[in-house]
Amino acid sequence: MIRARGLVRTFETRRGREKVSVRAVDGVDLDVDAGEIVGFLGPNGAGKTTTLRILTTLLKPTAGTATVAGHDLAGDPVGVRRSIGYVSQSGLVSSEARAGEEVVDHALLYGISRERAVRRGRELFEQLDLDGMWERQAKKMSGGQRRRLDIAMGLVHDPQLVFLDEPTTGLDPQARANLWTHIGSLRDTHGSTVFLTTHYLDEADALCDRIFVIDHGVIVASDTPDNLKRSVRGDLIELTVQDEQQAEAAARRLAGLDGASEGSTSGVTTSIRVPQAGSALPGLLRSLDADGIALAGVEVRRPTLDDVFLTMTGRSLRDDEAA
Ligand SMILES: Nc1ncnc2c1ncn2[C@@H]1O[C@H](COP(=O)(O)OP(=O)(O)OP(=O)(O)O)[C@@H](O)[C@H]1O
Repeated sequence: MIRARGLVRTFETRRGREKVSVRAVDGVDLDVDAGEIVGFLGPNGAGKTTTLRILTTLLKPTAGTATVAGHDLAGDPVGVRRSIGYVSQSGLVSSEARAGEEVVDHALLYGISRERAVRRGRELFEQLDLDGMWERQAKKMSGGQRRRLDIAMGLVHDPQLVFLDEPTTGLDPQARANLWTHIGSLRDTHGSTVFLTTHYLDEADALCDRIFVIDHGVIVASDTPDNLKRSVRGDLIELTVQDEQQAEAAARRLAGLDGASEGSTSGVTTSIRVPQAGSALPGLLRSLDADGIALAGVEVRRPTLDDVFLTMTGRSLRDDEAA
């Protein structure tokens, strides 16, 4: 459904008085099959939106080629546009118009008859839990409802492939989870291929069949969420003790565990990665007890996508989320 080779996009900007060239996308290859939900995961400024704008014909690549939904990006941009849906970060919906009208007008742009546009629009409203919203002005809808309306507009012409740029940014956790269900069912009921960008780890994990991790315009990993997590070796054991002296003593015990790596101590907390926390813990707890180390807390963490990102780039995506 998407095949891209060597996509590059540079921007000329100014840093103070100096002219600099930013390589926003720096040699991206992508292969996406029909019916996949694929996530583009990366921190702010990683090049996600720029790649999406290239693939949706909104931006010309500086170099590289791509076929999108069977059409060559450079040779047949109109064919690409007809076959895809695109929901940008800011959304499509103008706030004064009534929701149903917006969706129908959008479909008319694609040369769809009014009758079919209304039928398809009503169907999408039902599927996206927007029943009763047809006559509602977009500005009187909640954030989650508006975002679902954006998605209805992106889908009303029945594209084979839909691009969603950060579909759940700004939504509360419940509205996000609700939208994930809807995006999942698009694929299940329509066989749509979905390509979305996100900087939420849980979103990529819960929703995507496959993830491309992008950093500084370069894809640093691509696989299923499970395989990516499996590529990080082992579980993390984190101990919290009473004081810093005990933390150092506990750290020495942790370092002695079979296959221990990535030990780290900060204040009264010390952690280590081991191949299997379940088999290491009983012996560890006994030896800590024998040393007279009193535990205030024990946590075991299976690898997360954040660990994957950390392993690949040396930085945490969570720092970015908090920013
Ligand atoms: N029109 C532009 N002119 C100059 N630089 C740009 C332009 N568009 C993007 N960039 C730069 O290219 C890089 C990638 O930006 P992009 O918007 O693709 O990142 P992103 O991963 O989508 O980030 P976010 O999660 O914040 O949307 C950034 O350094 C950005 O500042």
